[in-house]
Amino acid sequence: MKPNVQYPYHKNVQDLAANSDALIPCCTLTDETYHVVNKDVMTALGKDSIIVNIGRGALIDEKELIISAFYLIRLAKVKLYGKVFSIGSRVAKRLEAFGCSIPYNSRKMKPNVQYPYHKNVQDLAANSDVLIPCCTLTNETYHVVNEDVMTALGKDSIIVNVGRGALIDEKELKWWRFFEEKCYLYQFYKVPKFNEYMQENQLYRKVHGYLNSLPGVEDSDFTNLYSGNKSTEINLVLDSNQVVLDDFLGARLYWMNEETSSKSLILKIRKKDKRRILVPYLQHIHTVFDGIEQKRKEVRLFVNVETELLRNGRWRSIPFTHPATMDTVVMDTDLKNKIKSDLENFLKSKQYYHRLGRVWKRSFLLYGPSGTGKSTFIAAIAKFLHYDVYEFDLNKIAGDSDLKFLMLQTSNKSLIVIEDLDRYLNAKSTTVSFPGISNFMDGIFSCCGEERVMVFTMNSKENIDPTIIRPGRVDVHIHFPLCDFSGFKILASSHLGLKDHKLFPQVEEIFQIGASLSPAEIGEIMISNRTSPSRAIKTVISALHSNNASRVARRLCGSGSGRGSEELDCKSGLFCRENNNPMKELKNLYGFLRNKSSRKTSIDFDAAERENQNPNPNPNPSAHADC
Ligand SMILES: Nc1ncnc2c1ncn2[C@@H]1O[C@H](COP(=O)(O)OP(=O)(O)OP(=O)(O)O)[C@@H](O)[C@H]1O
Repeated sequence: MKPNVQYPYHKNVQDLAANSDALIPCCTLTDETYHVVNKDVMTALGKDSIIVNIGRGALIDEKELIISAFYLIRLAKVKLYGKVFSIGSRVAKRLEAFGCSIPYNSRKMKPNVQYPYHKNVQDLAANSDVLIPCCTLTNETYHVVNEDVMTALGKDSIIVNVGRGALIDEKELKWWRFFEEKCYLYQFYKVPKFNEYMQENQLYRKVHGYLNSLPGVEDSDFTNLYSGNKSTEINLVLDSNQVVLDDFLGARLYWMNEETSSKSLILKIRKKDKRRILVPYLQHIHTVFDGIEQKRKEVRLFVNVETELLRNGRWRSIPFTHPATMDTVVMDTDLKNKIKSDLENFLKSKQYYHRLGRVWKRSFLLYGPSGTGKSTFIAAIAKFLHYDVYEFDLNKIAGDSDLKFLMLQTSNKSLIVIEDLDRYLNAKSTTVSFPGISNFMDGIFSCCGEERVMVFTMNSKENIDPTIIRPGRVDVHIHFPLCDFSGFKILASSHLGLKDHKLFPQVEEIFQIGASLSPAEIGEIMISNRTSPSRAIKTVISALHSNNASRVARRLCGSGSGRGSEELDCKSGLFCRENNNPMKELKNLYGFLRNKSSRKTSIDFDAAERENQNPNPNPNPSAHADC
């Protein structure tokens, strides 16, 4: 180590190479330095690096260089031997191989040189990124690279002086600054694990989590594997002194895991990039880490309790372990994908909502008969977003202000759920008023947190005041229908492992004459008969027949007895709307008349506005997904 040299010292060439982009061997050739740039050094130097050898050729193990050609190490070899006048053309010849354009300056323009000629060095410098003085030292060339030339060359340029030192005006203060800037290319930042009081540095935790998620860790030759919080989770963790590369906004960043007496992460960043990217890069690390944490954290289900338990807070929570996911919910695939991308867009839209002056929230209405999967879908959304679920039990809420109070106690990034809202709104006496609920949905209190998804469920939206589901209060309407033949096939595939069966045409026929059951009912039959798929399908067929028979019988008698969900369906008009002709129903019963199923999936993004006949459509129209 040289005591009066300020530059960072590396005890061996390999270590030096690992911390450099360009390696310039400037040593004499001895037994010790023969092939000093060997395979290990080239590997440490890595891809896209440069070796500028201004010493003897044998400093480099050229055989290895050929073997390492796949590393794309670029070699610009400048040999200081032979007649001095040949140096410039030798350098040019090699640079040409790299596709560089090579302007030059000389006392006179050389007639057999093709490169662009500049009549003075300043002009040449102004048109170059790299200046390579290759001239002999004379009175004329003494300090030829002076302050004016450096200024013309500009900030982010490089000088590779293969001539005598005095070609450059080293006394110039500006030059020294410039020299330092150019030769000491990198800035280093240390992120220690502990601060001076031995408290954990939160930035270290975040950077560590971020780095371990980078594909570079996975791709590297060596890394550690640790089990995670969940039994199946495996985490990749950086090894000591492992270097990981990252790219951000066009800049290359190097991270090293330094495990000396105290652990630290070292960031190496080009000086020229540091001002442009350091702050946004650290913000990017925060955002990515928060996303990782959000996915890792346990999702919890919160339920509100009676007012008397106020001292302990009004929300009680348990881990939310519902097994439903977007994959297990039986739903039209296009509609499901549409909802997934709607949710994904929502997550990315913070700036967009803020720019519009809107609260960053999205509201969904799930409506349809009982047992069609509304609650299951809520669980799937929570899993998909990794959001906690706050289920508001309106019957345990004392009044409008109590509802606001509970809302204030919910956290960001959560799913706010009210189930069976229609039933509550249609009840004779309620503690929370209609305006109280409307304000909850889009009033000033709904903006007390951010990144919220609100979900309301109803069996039917027929008998409720349309203002409660107007755009803004509800952005997306999703209809959950009773099962049709395509839904049946999905259930048969997931519950019985059947893609096709000889009884399928019979099932399709009975669906076509209007019989239907909820996915819950069909799923239950399949689960109980899962050991015999044929028996399961036969049981579904007879259940559909009896459903159809009782449906027609009820219509013929005008009575309302039957299954609970059918009563709700009738009440909401889902079937009553179709026809009231008893003869026709009889024909349906015996399969004489085969209607096409009316429960086909449809997605209508404008229907919310049409339905609500909003004279001033919202500037960000709500989605309406009816299936
Ligand atoms: N579309 C579906 N996809 C997957 N499973 C379903 C679906 N519909 C119903 N199920 C199954 O049926 C059962 C009842 O479903 P769920 O409680 O989600 O229905 P719901 O529409 O919320 O009913 P309710 O209106 O009575 O609350 C669940 O166990 C669920 O697994």
